[in-house]
This record gives sequence, structure tokens and C-alpha cells, in this order.
Amino acid sequence: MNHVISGAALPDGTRTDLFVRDGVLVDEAPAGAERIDAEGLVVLPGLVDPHTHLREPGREDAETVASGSAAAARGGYTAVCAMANTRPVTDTAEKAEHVFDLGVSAGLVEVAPIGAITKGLAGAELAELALMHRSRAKVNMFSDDGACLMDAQLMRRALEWVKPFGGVIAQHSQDTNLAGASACCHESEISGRLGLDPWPPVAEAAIIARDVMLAEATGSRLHVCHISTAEGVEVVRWAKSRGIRVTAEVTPHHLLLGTERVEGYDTTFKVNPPLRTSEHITAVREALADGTIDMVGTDHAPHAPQDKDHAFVDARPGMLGLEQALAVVMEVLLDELGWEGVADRMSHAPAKLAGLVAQGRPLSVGEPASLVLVDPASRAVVDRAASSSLSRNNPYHGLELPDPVQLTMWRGKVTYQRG
Ligand SMILES: NC(=O)N[C@@H](CC(=O)O)C(=O)O
Ligand SMILES: [Zn+2]
Ligand SMILES: [Zn+2]
Repeated sequence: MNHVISGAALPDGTRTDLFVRDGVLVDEAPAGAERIDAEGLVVLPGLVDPHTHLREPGREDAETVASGSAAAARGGYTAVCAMANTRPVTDTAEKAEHVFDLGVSAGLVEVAPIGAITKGLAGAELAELALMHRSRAKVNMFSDDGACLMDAQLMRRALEWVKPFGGVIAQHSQDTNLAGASACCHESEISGRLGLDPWPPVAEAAIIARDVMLAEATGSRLHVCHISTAEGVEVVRWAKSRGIRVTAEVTPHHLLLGTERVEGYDTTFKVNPPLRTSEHITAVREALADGTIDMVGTDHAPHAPQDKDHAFVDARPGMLGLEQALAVVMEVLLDELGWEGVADRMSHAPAKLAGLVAQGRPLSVGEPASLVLVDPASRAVVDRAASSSLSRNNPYHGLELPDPVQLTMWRGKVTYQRG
């Protein structure tokens, strides 16, 4: 199907008509094109999530590649990078190709598998990084996310292994000696009062500091997952000033929600790293605005009720993010970033990180027609039931937020349309 999208505003503010033929932006209206009225809407390049948990294979009750892809399209995304902590773990070329193929069959977004750094995420032995890269899945990013790769020598070796093909190592920065498996609340007056094991900011900053030094020593690329602390941001800022090849992402929930959400022991708000206090929230917002933090990563982490309906300490950490990420970024930072900044932090920068050459492109003639139409004025109360995800651990349930996504198009195909 060919389209004419009329009257949308580009990120730089200019109003334009976009012509879509055979999945590509062209310079004149194709014959028989379907008209999409975009008067009053903003058009952004399709969003790219560098950090999504699809639960297939293994936990298809919580999310499948298809349901997660639908949630992504509903959130304005045209690509997601699928984390490796499935069952089995994505630690071989065959397993990466399996996830890749599931993404192709779902047909709603580009699904780019992230490969594990170590076999089974066990932190003991490197996975077959180069074979995953050379597979049909073309894996370019590797992460043991869910677990921190604590062994500095293995981290060094991983950085060395991916350097020749331009790969990147994405770290879940959590020193497990400082913040172990039971740590589940930002170290603060609240963790003490609620009796929850504290997760101190230094457990994040110490690993980031170690890893940027390893990135410098190897000349390789490091990506910091879900940065959440002012201290972590300072280390990244320092590393960038030295020319170290490091990028960082922040989640929507760390931009908006504070640690006080856990006061009622509602396990929806249990997440790793934990929700933090206002000084940290301010720091990550400022860092995303000034570019120290390069991008937004949702860390969309669906969990089934039987994994969340437990005492706080026993519940699985993680919360949904794909469907409200753009809304949250608009709510907290649209004034500072402008639409061009939003397009950079949510599309251009993550596409570049993951090496997705057909994503995060400018909306100009000859480029893929992968885009999202955004209503800047619409607002709504979030309802966790109105979701394409199979899970309901939505931390924004009941909050009034922007409700921007009107239509998502991936390579000329409408993958989500409002109403
Ligand atoms: N963020 C989380 O709290 N949970 C993630 C793992 C992770 O991102 O570390 C998950 O897979 O559920
Ligand atoms: Zn993580
Ligand atoms: Zn994660």
C-alpha cells in the first residue's frame, strides 16, 4: 500500500507532505495512494529501543516476540533490540537466528537480537560472539543484562573480541558485592524504614568506572544500560571528556518515578536498578538533555502475575515501558529537547548504537518510510488493561500522561493506528 501523509510537521518544525511508495519515501504522490491526514501532528523517525525484554523463548506467558512487537508498534517503535536473558539464553548463532526469525514472522518491528556475553549469562566463559555477529541475525550488541559481568578479565576479553567487527558490550552495571541479589530498594531512609535490602548508587558507579577504563584500555565500545544515579552520570561525563567510546541509556521510569513509589510494597515498582530519589532523577534528566546520556532505553520487562504476586523481596524485578516511553519523555523533557532532541535520543542514537542501518534515518526522499505520527496535545490516563503486552506490570497505570502515538509505519506498512 502506498500513502500520502499530508500536513505533518517534521522535527525541525517545517510542515510537509510525505509520499510513500513500496516502503520508501519518494518525491511525488504515487498513483492510488491512500491519504493519511496528519494536520496538527508531528512526524518522527520510527523509535528504536536499545533494550527490550521479549520473553520468547521460554516465558511466552509473559511476552512473545509477537506481543512485544505489537506493544512496540503501539509505542511508536519500528525496531527493538531483544535482550538475551530468555530461556534458553541467546548465546549461540542458532538461538540468535531463532529470535530474529520470530521477529520477521511477527512483522511489526525490526527485532534485533542482543547476544549474551557469557554462556548462559553465567559470567564464567565467553559466548560465541563473532559467530553470532556473522549469523543471519547480525548481532552487534552483546549483554548479560539481568546480571552484571563482574569478572573484569572476561569483560576485557569481551571488549577485545567485539572490537574488530565494531560490536558493543552493554553492561548491567551492578557490583553484586555492594548490591547483591536481595538488594531491591534505593539505599535511603525509605529502604531502612521499609526493611528492604539497600541498593547503593556506588554499586552502579563503581562498575561504570571500571568498565570505562577497560573500554579505554581496549579502544573498544561500551554501552551502559539503564543508568540511574548522579554518580554514574558523572563517571560517564568524565569518560566522554577523555574520548572513551562509551554510550549510556536511561529508562522512562528512572526519568519519572521516585523511590517513594515502593512505600506500599507494590511489586509493580520493583525494578533493577531501583527507582531513585529526586537528586538522581534530576541528574539523569539533565544528562539526557545535555547528551551525556545518549538515549532512552525502555528496559521493557514484562512479568507474569505469578512472578510479581509475592512479598517485595521475592518478586521479580522489572516493569513495562514500550507503550509509554515517548509519553514520559514528552512529559519530562520535551521543552528541553525539542522534537529534534526527542528524535535523536529515541531513534537516531539507539539505531547508531545497535548498527541498524535502516533505522533512525532522516525523513527524506530515498529513506525507508519508518515513522511515527505524534499528537503533541492529546493526554489520557494510562490504563494497564489497554495494552498489547501480555503482562500488566505497568508502573504508569492511573497516571495522566501525554497520549501521543497516532500511527506507526515500518517500511511503508502501518503497524499501529489509533482507534
Ligand atoms: N530491569 C529489571 O528489573 N529486570 C530485567 C533485567 C534487567 O534489566 O536487569 C528483566 O529481565 O526482568
Ligand atoms: Zn539490567
Ligand atoms: Zn533489562
